Amino acid sequence: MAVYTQVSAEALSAFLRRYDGVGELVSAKGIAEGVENSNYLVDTDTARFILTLYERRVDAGDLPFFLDLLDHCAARGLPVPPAIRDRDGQAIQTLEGRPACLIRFLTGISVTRPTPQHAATAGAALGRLHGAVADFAGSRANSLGVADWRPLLDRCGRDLDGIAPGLFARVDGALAAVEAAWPHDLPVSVIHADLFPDNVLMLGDAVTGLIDFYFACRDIRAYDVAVMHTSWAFDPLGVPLEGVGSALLAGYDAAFGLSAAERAALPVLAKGACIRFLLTRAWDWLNTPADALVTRKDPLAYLRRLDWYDAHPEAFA
Ligand SMILES: Nc1ncnc2c1ncn2[C@@H]1O[C@H](COP(=O)(O)OP(=O)(O)O)[C@@H](O)[C@H]1O
Ligand SMILES: N[C@@H](CCOP(=O)(O)O)C(=O)O
Repeated sequence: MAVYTQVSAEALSAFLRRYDGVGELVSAKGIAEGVENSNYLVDTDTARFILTLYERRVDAGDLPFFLDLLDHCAARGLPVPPAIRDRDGQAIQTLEGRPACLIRFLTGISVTRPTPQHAATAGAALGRLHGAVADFAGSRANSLGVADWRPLLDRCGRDLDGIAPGLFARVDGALAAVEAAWPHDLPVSVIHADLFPDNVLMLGDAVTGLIDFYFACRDIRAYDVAVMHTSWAFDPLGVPLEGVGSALLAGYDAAFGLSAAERAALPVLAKGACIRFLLTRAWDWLNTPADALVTRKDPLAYLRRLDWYDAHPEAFA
């Protein structure tokens, strides 16, 4: 359960009164999913909303970039939920001492075990997202890009071996190989950078929501495809799902296009993505406060994926 900041009913009622037409508070429940921010499902007597309070990894200075990106994508017809503006035109508020936004609620559920059909439509949705951001002027450097993984590995240090014996040396070696092979000449664009199944809402095989843009940044475009592959093509434990990875790539390729150079780079980009998520999960595993209402994610599920990509260099052929 990701609720780091408790919101009182009184503070929330007063907060909602800043907006025209959102109605009176009826209920607010902390949302179980997610690990980064505090999220509440808010019902009023007129509608349903998501209330997000931004926590540790979100720099408040980046919020205008994220919210402009949501508006840009929504304006181009993507199922992306914009933040709601108060009667003074402000989307970014302060609640219980945290930066906060009221976000449009989208219907749909996140699949936990994607089928090839789910993956094809989700891959196509990423392709449409990449098409829509082509004329988005905003920019934000990736604060969790390839140059940031070694400092993060060093900060985790030998505590990694408490998660699994030999884990520090394994990541150290894999990271050295990824750094040496990292491509520097592929197309760059704004990317989502975290389009896991839990950030895609679906009804049947249709995508009804793309959410959680709070790692979005400018980086290698095909890295977004690699991040999706690492998160969609395996079950939550890290066991590969038959036909899902290839369907994801086919959906993306049909909607946007994947060049031969991008496809050739996917093995190293996917191993990089494995290291990125292994390290942030490991950091959280070692440092999440005991009283935080959050279900930590398993770093070793990303070690299994890294092992799989090492053993299957043909995966993207
Ligand atoms: N706009 C939205 N519409 C519907 N549900 C949402 C929306 N935004 C977030 N959620 C729900 O809240 C959960 C956590 O949101 P998310 O943005 O992934 O959290 P975090 O920022 O912690 O990663 C999602 O898995 C989803 O269930
Ligand atoms: N997707 C990341 C963590 C951030 O994800 P979210 O669940 O808060 O959207 C991971 O799985 O490690």
